[in-house]
Amino acid sequence: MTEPAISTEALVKTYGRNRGLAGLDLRVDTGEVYGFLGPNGAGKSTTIRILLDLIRPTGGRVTVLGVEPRAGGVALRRRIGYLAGDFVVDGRQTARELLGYLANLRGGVPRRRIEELADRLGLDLGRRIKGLSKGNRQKVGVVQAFMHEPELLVLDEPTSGLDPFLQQEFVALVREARAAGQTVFMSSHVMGEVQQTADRVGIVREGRLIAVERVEQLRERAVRQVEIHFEDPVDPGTFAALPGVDEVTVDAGRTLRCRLAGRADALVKAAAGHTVVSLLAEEPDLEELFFTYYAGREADRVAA
Ligand SMILES: Nc1ncnc2c1ncn2[C@@H]1O[C@H](COP(=O)(O)OP(=O)(O)OP(=O)(O)O)[C@@H](O)[C@H]1O
Repeated sequence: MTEPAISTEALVKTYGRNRGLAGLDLRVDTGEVYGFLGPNGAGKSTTIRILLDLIRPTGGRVTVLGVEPRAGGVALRRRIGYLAGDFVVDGRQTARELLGYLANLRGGVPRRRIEELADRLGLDLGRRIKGLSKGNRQKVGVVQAFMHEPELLVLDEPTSGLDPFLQQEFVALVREARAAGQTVFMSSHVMGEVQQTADRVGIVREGRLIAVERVEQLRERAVRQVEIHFEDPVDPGTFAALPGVDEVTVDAGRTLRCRLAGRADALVKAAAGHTVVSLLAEEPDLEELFFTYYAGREADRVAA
C-alpha cells in the first residue's frame, strides 16, 4: 500500500483546559480529494495548523507526506500549498511582487503560471496589496496555494468569502489538481462546497473523527425529488410500483412528481415508455443524508 499523504494517530491538542483535539485518527490517501467536515469548534483548524507545524500537538502521532511536520521544515513546506479562509496579507508591494517573493520561498515558479492563474481568477497583479478588496486578497491566497503545483494542498474553509464565479473557478482548480495526481485536504462546515470535488468526506466532532464515507456511496443512497412532464396522460400506479419510488402524484394527468431513493434506472426506463417533455431532478442534499444516516446508526447502537 502506498504511503498516505496525511496520517494522524490518537492526535491530541489541549489549549490549557480547552479541548482542541481529543484523539484524532485520520488517513488521507495520496491522490484523493478529502473533505474534512464538522461544525464550528470541532477541531478542523487545529488539525490543519498541526499539519503545517503552526502549532504543535499535545500528544499522538502525525505525518505529512511521510514526514513529521515539526521535522519537515522548509523542504516539507515547499511540497504543500496552504490556504486559510481568512488569508491575511497586507503591505505596499504589488500582488505580483508578493507572489514572486512567495514563489522563491517555494523553490521557484514559472512567471507564466502565476499570470495564468491570476488571469483565470480576474486578479490584477499590478495592484498594491493594501488597496485590494477582501475578495481580491483571497484571490492572491488561491494563487499562492496552487502556483507551485504542490504534492499536497491543505485548504482551510477556502471558499468562505469567495463570490460564486470564483467558487466555480476554485472547484475547477481542485479538479485539475486531482487530475494531475495532487492530494487535496479541504476543511469546511458545509457539505455543498466539498461534494462537488471530494472523493471522501470525514466528519469531525468534538475533536474526534466520527465517520468517513465515499461521496459516491452517499450519492447512491441519496433521495431526490423528481418531476417529469409527459406529452400524454400517465398512470400513477405504474410509477408507484417501481423500486425506490414513492410519494407519487400526477397533476393534470401529465406532470408526475415523486421521491426517488437510490438509482434512477427503473424510473427512467418506465418514463421512456411515454413521450417525455422535460425532466427535473434536484441535486440531493448530502449533508442531510449524511447526518440522518449517522443519527440512525447512533440510535441503533444505543438501542443495541
Ligand atoms: N488558541 C486557542 N485557545 C483556546 N482554545 C482554542 C484555541 N484555538 C482553538 N481552541 C478551541 O479548540 C476547539 C477546536 O477549535 P478549532 O478552531 O480547531 O475548530 P474548527 O473546527 O476549526 O472550527 P471553526 O470552523 O469555528 O474554525 C474549540 O473548542 C476552540 O474553542
